Amino acid sequence: MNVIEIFASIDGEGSRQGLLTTFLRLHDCNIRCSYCDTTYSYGIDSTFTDMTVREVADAIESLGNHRITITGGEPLLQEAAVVELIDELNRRKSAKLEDEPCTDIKSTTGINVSVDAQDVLDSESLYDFNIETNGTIIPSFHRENVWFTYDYKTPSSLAEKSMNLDIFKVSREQDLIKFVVGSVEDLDCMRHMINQYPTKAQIYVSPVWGKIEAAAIIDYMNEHNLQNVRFQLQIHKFVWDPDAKGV
Ligand SMILES: Nc1nc2[nH]cc(C(=O)O)c2c(=O)[nH]1
Ligand code: SF4
Ligand SMILES: [Mg+2]
Repeated sequence: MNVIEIFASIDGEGSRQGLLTTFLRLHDCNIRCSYCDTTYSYGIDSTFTDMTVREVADAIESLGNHRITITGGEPLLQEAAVVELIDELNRRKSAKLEDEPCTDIKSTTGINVSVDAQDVLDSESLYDFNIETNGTIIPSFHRENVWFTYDYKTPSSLAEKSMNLDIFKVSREQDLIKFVVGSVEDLDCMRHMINQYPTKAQIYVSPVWGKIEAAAIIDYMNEHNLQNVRFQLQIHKFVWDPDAKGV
């Protein structure tokens, strides 16, 4: 696998915002968004490490989180290896759970579980994989513990023509479609797409960093009564330097 970075952080966006997550950022992207914040993941200046699936699994395992986000770049450019990795990690976790007696805690504690026991539960539970993909590629696999965050690239990205509109059709309740918007034209595009292409996915909207006031997006949501759109800021951009890597 061509790997840019593997790190533990909190997920800065999406449905598990704020929760500890391990990130695997894969090399290369098939589009070039005008506002890309991870240009180091592709192009001739990009440095990546060629790692085996086992080496990547070792690195992820050693960080201890059970929430994993696979991002890029565009991670589905390495789909076969991604599937191999998920299967490898799932196999390792199942083997561990079978070996360890404390799995009983699950069935006996119920909701009033103590903080310590909750930590055990969290570290022992199955992996939960989010694949952050750019909306140009329809994944050709499914696993029970894998869901997808599809970006819809609006006009100011200059990449909208590459969007695969089937993302609206194939996505499920656990999947997200995320509109990153930098202008009113982008918001109009989002409103048009969600009216035109009904989907089961959860719809999120976030500003392109530094391009549009957050309040302008919320005003727009009010004005157009967008009841099923969730506004979100990428919190990692507030916690760390917006250009920092590995966070
Ligand atoms: N903390 C943190 N959360 C993130 N959520 C999605 C990210 C991404 O780069 O895709 C990301 C990231 O790079 N850092
Ligand atoms: S899809 Fe993501 S990584 Fe690729 S150019 Fe757009 S923002 Fe950058
Ligand atoms: Mg991303």
